[in-house]
Amino acid sequence: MIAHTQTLFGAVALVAVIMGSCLILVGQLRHRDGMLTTGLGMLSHSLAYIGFTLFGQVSMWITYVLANVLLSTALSFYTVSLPLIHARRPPWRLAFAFPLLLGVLLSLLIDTQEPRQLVACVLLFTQCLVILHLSRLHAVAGGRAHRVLMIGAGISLFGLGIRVVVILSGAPTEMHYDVSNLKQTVSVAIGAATIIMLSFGLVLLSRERIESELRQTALRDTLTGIPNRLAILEQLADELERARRQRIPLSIAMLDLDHFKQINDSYGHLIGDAVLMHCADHLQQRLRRNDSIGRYGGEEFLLILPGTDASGALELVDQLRQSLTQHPAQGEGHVIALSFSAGVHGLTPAEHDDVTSMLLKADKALYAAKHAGRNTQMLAATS
Ligand SMILES: Nc1nc2c(ncn2[C@@H]2O[C@H](COP(=O)(O)OP(=O)(O)OP(=O)(O)O)[C@@H](O)[C@H]2O)c(=O)[nH]1
Repeated sequence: MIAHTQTLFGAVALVAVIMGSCLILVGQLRHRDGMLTTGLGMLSHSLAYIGFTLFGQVSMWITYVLANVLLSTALSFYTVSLPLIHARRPPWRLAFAFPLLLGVLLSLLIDTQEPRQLVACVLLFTQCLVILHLSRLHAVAGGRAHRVLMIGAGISLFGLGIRVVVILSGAPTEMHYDVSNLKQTVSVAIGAATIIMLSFGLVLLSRERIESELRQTALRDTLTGIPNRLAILEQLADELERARRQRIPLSIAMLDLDHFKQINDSYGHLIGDAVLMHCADHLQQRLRRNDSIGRYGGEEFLLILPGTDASGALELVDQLRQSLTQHPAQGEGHVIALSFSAGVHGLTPAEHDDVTSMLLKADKALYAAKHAGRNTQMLAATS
């Protein structure tokens, strides 16, 4: 189907202006999510297309040099949006060197045909390669944002690549934007697909980042920074499944600080909080890489020790307990002695073992440790 070229350019420009303005409005509220720069990219893209629609009516400098510089500026904005979405420092200078260089070269080559077209295509092609590279760096491989960005940059690379080949082959290359034919329709369609895919990909990337941040927040204990109850239980379910599959031992330990209420009562809740942070930090630093710790409740921590049997877990918890007693917490000039009681449960999981039964056993053993006078660890009964 052959469409009227200037109407097509106008329609794409209008859609890009509307979408770009919406993104700029959204982006103003959260400057660091890359939406402001994505919106500015879309506005530059639409201004470039308005420049193309004026072909034949105003000077070549506006319809060719300025329009292509605006196109390149749009790609620069998309380029900086990628790291911005991840709150990383964008390559501002590199990104905006392209439109600057393009402006200078096209102004010098304005009276030529193939050289100026070749310069425009090669520089825009390189910018798309940079976008492709940054998309691979910043978007999760296989994710929706990654796929859409790859397609967007790929379509553009394909269109520009064909133009470079045509120019180098010596075939007639002049694009008359005031003429409607299949070549023009395909060319505008490629441009429209690039705008839509790149901007949509950047919006998706921003959404993926927010979702991942929310998930991280939902799974972290705000006070200590270690995994919270939900996260550590999810992890226990995964480790249980893995141990069952691989027929390897798995141990857990439930740790409860002794007489923590007294610490709060004597020194206040703020120091109590600092003590909890100290414990979480101290224990986490002494665990092996495969082991995990999470805050199970107020002053209770849950350890997951994959590949460790019950006796190994008991020994490890004993070492941790001794280490914590040797490293008291400090707060407002006070040295606060600490100890914990622990219930340890280890098994090589069978079909009927589940998270709840494991927690119940560890909890019973913890109760026994408290009953035995605290500052000790007890192994859960095996039955
Ligand atoms: N500062 C602070 N205190 C907390 C937090 N979560 C729970 N607590 C306090 O931890 C104390 C736990 O007290 P208890 O359950 O009586 O236990 P305990 O004093 O440690 O005594 P035993 O466990 O029997 O040795 C309560 O006073 C809670 O208010 C927290 O996030 N910060």
